[in-house]
Amino acid sequence: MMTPSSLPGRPLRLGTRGSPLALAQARMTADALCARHGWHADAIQTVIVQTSGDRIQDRALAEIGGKALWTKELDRALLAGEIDFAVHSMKDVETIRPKEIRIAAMLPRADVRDRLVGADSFAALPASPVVGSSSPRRAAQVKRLRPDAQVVLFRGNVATRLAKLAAGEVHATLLAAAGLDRLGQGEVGTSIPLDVMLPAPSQGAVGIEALASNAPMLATLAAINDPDTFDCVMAERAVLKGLGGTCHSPIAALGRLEGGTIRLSAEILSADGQERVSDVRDIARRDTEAAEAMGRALLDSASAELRALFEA
Ligand SMILES: NCc1[nH]cc(CCC(=O)O)c1CC(=O)O
Repeated sequence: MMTPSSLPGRPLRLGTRGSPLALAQARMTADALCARHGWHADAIQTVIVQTSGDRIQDRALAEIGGKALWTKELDRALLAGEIDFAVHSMKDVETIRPKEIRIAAMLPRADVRDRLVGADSFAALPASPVVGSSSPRRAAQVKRLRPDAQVVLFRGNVATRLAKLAAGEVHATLLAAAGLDRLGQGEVGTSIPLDVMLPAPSQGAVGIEALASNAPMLATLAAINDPDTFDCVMAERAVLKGLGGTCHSPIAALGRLEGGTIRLSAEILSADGQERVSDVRDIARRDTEAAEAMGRALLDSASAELRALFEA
């Protein structure tokens, strides 16, 4: 086994959730590190950590609130020195992180779109369609596109949701294209154009965190960072921070590199989708101040009713 002399002379412990998607992302991360550093596969050991989000299956996550449901236990394991780094779907990582923890790297982003599963388009759904989703963003966007739709709570991992759809519990559901692709389910559903449905901030991005105090680990991880993904995702997260939102708020944001700058699109919606405030701004890479200001400006243009959704 070959690791830099500044790293421990034992396998590095990669912390991950145990869902099939989390494990696929952990594998991608381990493969990227081994390829980049010329390590044998046994240089990295996978440590599965169950999170509150994995345990609680019967309630809308929005109802439980923004309590770092997908990261808290992995954060604890990092802080306790039980793992050397953690792999997350960036979408599930809160904007405000413990000061001891750093986002060290992001893998190249996958397809950022949402996929509609069960129909080829929103127009193709029957009258008064029942759509399964537990995401406030997707629920509001669906109702904006199809005011006759009823959105019902839909949780569980990708396989569970697809099984519920197949059993006829709903007419359609929405899933991140990235998750489906990484699970080898690239043929499932139809990707929704970005001008029809803007994705969640950080959708499709895998991030790797380590302790701020562990410089050798941070450098080892930074070697596989994709800077384009990193800068766009950090800009989207800054919008979210500016809004005071969490992954439980009806917020969509996407940064795309246009030449040297980030074209940042963002929107917030009322729960019924009737009110929508959106903006597009070109901001410089790493100018998180400008991205946060964009989030604040969205709130300033919203009705008092919509603003209240972000003041919880
Ligand atoms: N909390 C659910 C979650 N977190 C990350 C993904 C998919 C992968 C991604 O968006 O990067 C999903 C499932 C989904 O939205 O379909």
